[in-house]
Amino acid sequence: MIEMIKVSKIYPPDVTALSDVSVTIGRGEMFFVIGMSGAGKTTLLKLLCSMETPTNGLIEVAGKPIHKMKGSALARLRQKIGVAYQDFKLLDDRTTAENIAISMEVSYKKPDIIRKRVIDLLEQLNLSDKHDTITGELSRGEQQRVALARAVANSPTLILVDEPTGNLDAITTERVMKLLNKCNTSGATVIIATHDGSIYRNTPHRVMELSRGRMHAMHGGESV
Ligand SMILES: Nc1ncnc2c1ncn2[C@@H]1O[C@H](COP(=O)(O)OP(=O)(O)OP(=O)(O)O)[C@@H](O)[C@H]1O
Repeated sequence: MIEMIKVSKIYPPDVTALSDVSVTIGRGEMFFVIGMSGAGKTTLLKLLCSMETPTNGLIEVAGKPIHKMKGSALARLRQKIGVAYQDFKLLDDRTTAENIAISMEVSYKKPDIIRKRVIDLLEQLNLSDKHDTITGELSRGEQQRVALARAVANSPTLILVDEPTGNLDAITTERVMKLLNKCNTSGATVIIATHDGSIYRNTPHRVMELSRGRMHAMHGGESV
């Protein structure tokens, strides 16, 4: 699903966020990216959805060189990618349900299917009572879950999540991970950038550790 070859990212004028990172992530894999603050985790996710372009190196997503794509071809590829950003990027003046519905509306899903999917996701994330709440009025932990629901709503083949549990208690963290695991067992490739040891310790999945923009280690889960 993903091939990164010797990828570097330097933000102008001279901040090296990623340096020579090479990794292959298989279709249907769940994959963790860990590392200290500033290690380059968010940058890596942004490169994978073409929010940023690499300074050097090659990036393929679903067999396509996403870093070279533009226009409608890029838009089509991005429809297959669901992203939950660290800063959420919600439409603060719209309701929870409206925010979650967006990706499905863009791909012309039927209103009835959208309504049911929104209700189902809100139930899974313990947000049913926030269906009609303006997202600007939600707590950060609630906004974080709305951002996640929006990312997975349209059943994308690639899901990128940045710090999905940063503002959550242990029980809510479990709910979030249950949803992401469900997406993964349904076939989605899921990449999670996180500081939260509770979600990757003892995982059977691969864990890539970044340190100052470089790949520091690749763990097999059990050894973390
Ligand atoms: N738009 C930008 N312009 C300049 N420097 C940036 C920009 N975005 C990130 N950086 C720098 O790149 C480096 C990597 O940042 P990045 O956000 O990828 O790290 P991170 O591992 O996600 O950190 P955190 O865990 O704190 O979110 C940092 O030194 C950061 O200051």
